[in-house]
Amino acid sequence: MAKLFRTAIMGPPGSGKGTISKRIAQNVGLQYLSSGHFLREGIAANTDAGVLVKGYVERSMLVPDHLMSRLMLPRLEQLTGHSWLLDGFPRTIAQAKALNDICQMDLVISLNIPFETLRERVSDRWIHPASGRVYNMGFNPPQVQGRDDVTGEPLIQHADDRPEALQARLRHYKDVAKPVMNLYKKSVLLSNAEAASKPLGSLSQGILYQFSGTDTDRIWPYISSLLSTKISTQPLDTCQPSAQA
Ligand SMILES: Nc1nc2c(ncn2[C@@H]2O[C@H](COP(=O)(O)OP(=O)(O)OP(=O)(O)O)[C@@H](O)[C@H]2O)c(=O)[nH]1
Ligand SMILES: Nc1ncnc2c1ncn2[C@@H]1O[C@H](COP(=O)(O)OP(=O)(O)O)[C@@H](O)[C@H]1O
Repeated sequence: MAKLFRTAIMGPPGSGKGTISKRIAQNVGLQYLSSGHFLREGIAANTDAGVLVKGYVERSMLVPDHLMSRLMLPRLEQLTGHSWLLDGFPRTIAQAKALNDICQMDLVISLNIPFETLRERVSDRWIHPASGRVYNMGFNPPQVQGRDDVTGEPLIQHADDRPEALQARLRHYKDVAKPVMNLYKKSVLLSNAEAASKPLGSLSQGILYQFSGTDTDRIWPYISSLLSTKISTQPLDTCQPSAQA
């Protein structure tokens, strides 16, 4: 069986997760799963899950952890036999633990982008709501101003992308993401006995790689080279529950 690779990308709103994920999926041939896109698809198709999450997504509130895990984990289990990349999940420590219970992650990428850059990017961000396609008037403009490249439908801007809303989202991201990053961070090696005696939340897995900068095009070559190294040395061939679960 081909070697499988399980990875996730984290970062504040506007940090370029979607943009970089698209490049990873194109270059490495992973299955890309964006939690926001997955939820919006369910809402558009009026599925049972879509009905449950609609109120949260429309108000830009986090979907409760138990519900989020109930939706995402079966989706990931359907992808047994595929390498994948998650964007937007796990977002909280409870979600990371739930994911750990079904699968050992191989790599987590975290984007660390200055606030001023985030502010500039999201104030220039335009979205095609039906597909989630994202444009930026400077970085990747649509072919026709204000129109989606594929459907020609109008693009919109999210109220959430206003500077005041962005600041609040960023604060919230930092609070929620910190424990998740600590879980995945490189850390001192623990002996098996020490690891066994610690609660899961205090264990670090040593798979977090952080990238800082203001330009996706400058960060991308480092991510691409990390992925080539990791994928060629990746020993797993099945999705196993984490040893710490
Ligand atoms: N100017 C500029 N814009 C960029 C760069 N990288 C990405 N963008 C744009 O910045 C915006 C944010 O990028 P996304 O990929 O949507 O970021 P995200 O992290 O997925 O954002 P959320 O969905 O809010 O979590 C989009 O409009 C991108 O086109 C860059 O290097 N320079
Ligand atoms: N892992 C998650 N946990 C809880 N809610 C989530 C998660 N992922 C996505 N959502 C919900 O979907 C919405 C859209 O997510 P996303 O496309 O990642 O954009 P945003 O950057 O605005 O959070 C979020 O505002 C939230 O309501």
